[in-house]
Amino acid sequence: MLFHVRMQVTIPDSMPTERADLLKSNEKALALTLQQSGKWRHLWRVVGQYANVSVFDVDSNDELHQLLSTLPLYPFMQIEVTPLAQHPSALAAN
Ligand SMILES: O=C(O)CC1=CCC(=O)O1
Repeated sequence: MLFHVRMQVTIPDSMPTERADLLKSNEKALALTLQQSGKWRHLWRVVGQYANVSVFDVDSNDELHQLLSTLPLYPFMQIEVTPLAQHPSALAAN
């Protein structure tokens, strides 16, 4: 199952830099692992925003929720999820 996911990150100004840097570095490590596993298919920066758009390939809504909610930056993200289906005019099945 494919899902388009938009994550908007808001780290409070009050958070110490070292804590923010650790969260970002842990987030990156997990994101790399999930990309290597094939579950996090695409990861794009939204130009001009501290936000990304991603495509996840997971087995269920529950798996996506579990995965997103364990991201280190999860408490500081606003997440919008859109389930995807094949488009009949798409050149190739994804
Ligand atoms: O910077 C972001 O958009 C949040 C994020 C998701 C994966 C990652 O490494 O950073």
